[in-house]
Amino acid sequence: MISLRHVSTTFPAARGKDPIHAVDDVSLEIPRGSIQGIIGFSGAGKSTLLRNINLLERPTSGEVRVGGTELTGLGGEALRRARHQIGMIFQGFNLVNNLTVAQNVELSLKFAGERDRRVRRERAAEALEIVDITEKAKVYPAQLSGGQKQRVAIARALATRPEVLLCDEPTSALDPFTTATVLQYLADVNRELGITVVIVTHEMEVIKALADHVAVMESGRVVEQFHAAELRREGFAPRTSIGRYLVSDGISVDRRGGGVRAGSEPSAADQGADPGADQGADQGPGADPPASGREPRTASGLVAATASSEGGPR
Ligand SMILES: Nc1ncnc2c1ncn2[C@@H]1O[C@H](COP(=O)(O)OP(=O)(O)OP(=O)(O)O)[C@@H](O)[C@H]1O
Repeated sequence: MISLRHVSTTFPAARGKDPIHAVDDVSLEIPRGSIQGIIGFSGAGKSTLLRNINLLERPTSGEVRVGGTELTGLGGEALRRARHQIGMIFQGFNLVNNLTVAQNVELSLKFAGERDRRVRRERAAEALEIVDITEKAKVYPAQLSGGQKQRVAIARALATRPEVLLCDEPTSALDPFTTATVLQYLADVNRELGITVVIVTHEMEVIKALADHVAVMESGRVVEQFHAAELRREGFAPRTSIGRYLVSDGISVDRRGGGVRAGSEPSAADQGADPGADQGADQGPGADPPASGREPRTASGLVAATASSEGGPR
């Protein structure tokens, strides 16, 4: 459905510096209707790769196909039209503050070339209903919580009835409870509308909760790929430190002074380093569940555990 072939994006050199190979010869196939997670350290090229998919950042070389259309072969009006099949949401929500919620959603339809105001209103109302935020249609973004803003952003992205939803750190600005709610909506949108979701995040829990497939990026390259189901298979041993973190039990700090352990956030020195013997997947998916009374760590656990102030997913 989404096919990236030998995609590279190089940013020109600043004075006296080398060019930045933000994305370096990435080939990736993302099946229709799946949820693809892209994870990696800061600066690995995740956002650039995501923006390569809708050509918000046109690759320097390589081919991007979405639903059979080669976007990299298009320009002007043809590219604008093809982009309507791709919605996008961002960490900062990117809502227009002096427009109401409904007007924000209608605006995306206007940009998509929908001239009939009545149709814009109907489609906006439909999109707001999908994320259960119809009652906020007439309020301004400043009157919304972060989670509500992101739900409006999802509605705005869905209004043009896209086949693909690109998510750039969609929950990084949200607390864990609100994160769980937003992830549940993304899961619903994927399952009920069949929308292919590509999500860039540095939040491991988001990947674990939502993704079908995982791609790990380092220095502009996809260095490891696996099915998310592998994360639950005993003995699964990813090669990268991020992969190993995913199968670990999360952050683990030795307060007795024993140093960094497998589940801990890798230090900068770990980035791209070969697996060390002390960083094996020794805390696999069979690790002990949280003791009773502790907060659940997965998004779905959080959904179950909390009656969110956001009103919660359907
Ligand atoms: N418009 C740009 N001009 C120049 N360099 C850029 C531009 N956009 C990104 N870069 C550089 O490209 C590299 C990859 O950036 P990118 O934002 O894709 O990484 P990332 O993995 O998403 O990082 P983060 O998790 O911090 O957002 C970085 O070195 C960044 O500084």
